[in-house]
Amino acid sequence: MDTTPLTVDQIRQAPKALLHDHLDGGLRPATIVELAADQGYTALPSTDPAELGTWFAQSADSGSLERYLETFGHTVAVMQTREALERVAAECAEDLAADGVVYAEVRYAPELHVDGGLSLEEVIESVLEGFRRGQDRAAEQGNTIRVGTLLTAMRHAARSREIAELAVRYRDVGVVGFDIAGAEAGYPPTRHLDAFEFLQRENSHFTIHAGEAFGLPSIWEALQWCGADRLGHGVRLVDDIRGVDSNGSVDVSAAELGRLSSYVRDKRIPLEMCPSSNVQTGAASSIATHPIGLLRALRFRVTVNTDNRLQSQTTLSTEFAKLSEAFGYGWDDLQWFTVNAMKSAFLPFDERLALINGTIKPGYAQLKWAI
Ligand SMILES: O=c1[nH]cnc2c1ncn2[C@@H]1O[C@H](CO)[C@@H](O)[C@H]1O
Ligand SMILES: [Zn+2]
Repeated sequence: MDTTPLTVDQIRQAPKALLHDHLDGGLRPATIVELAADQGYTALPSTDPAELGTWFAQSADSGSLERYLETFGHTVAVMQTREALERVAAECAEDLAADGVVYAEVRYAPELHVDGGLSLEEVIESVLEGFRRGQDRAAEQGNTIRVGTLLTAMRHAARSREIAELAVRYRDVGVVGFDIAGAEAGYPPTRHLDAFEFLQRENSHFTIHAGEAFGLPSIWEALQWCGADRLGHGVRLVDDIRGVDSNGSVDVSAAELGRLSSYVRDKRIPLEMCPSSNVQTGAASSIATHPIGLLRALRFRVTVNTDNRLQSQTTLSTEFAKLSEAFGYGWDDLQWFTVNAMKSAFLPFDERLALINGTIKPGYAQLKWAI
């Protein structure tokens, strides 16, 4: 019996793992309105939560990463106190857990949250405390989730080494890795080589936003100069695969991989793909033509992610539902993406294995059996 496409409600029941989600791209619109009032921030485009949510989605739907990123001015503006950071982090954990996410890595840039006088350490500790609270509250509601933090440095700024040092300092209390984000064109990852080399010497983990708004050279630098463990997005990797026609479809048996895409597939380098976000920034023209279809068919280590739930008005279940509709993905595919994500998490091996064997596989077995 063909049960595809799967619905959002069905997918919400499935245990899922999320590797790429921005804390400042996932606030509840009503929370933004309340925090703005508390902190005296008067520049919001609307104080009606529904209207504000629509404003974020429409403004982010710009076809350009730079304009998409402008919307973060408002979320970051209301995340400048301990209380605000704790609340946003707690709600993030609760919202992800309610969507059936059992493991999440949530990222944010501490350097963007010091305008109200907090130190970088205070920012990090507030967010960690918020995640702890949110995980506890989710557990009380019957949703178990584990949240790890990635500390992001902004690629146009010059604080990456400092942020990388903090990622190492807080690694035993909830910070699991490091990332760089922000406008990609003009800011190659090698600008931050010092930070990446430091992390490598410290046996630490990091991912790099690459191949989203800029092409193959960015991916190549991220891997071969900086040593990234994973790639944020990586959609432009398809530029290194021949036999792809203009709408992204391909005869998989005829696809020819270039050196870089071969390397990525051979080394099982995880791709943190974010379909809706990519359509909004113009990195992909539609979900149906998104490179994820090809890369999954070619068995790259693809994972599915939300990027910014507020700007994309999405959840991880919604992303999977869109993919199920576009590509006919069923439970086996969802399990495959989820196991890929869990294998690629910045958690110790035994803990990844415990989640795969103790939570993810039994969860999918039950769903498949129920049909
Ligand atoms: O898709 C993306 N590409 C690059 N940068 C991003 C993306 N989404 C969010 N940010 C940037 O990351 C910062 C920390 O979370 C956000 O403030 C935003 O500027
Ligand atoms: Zn991102």
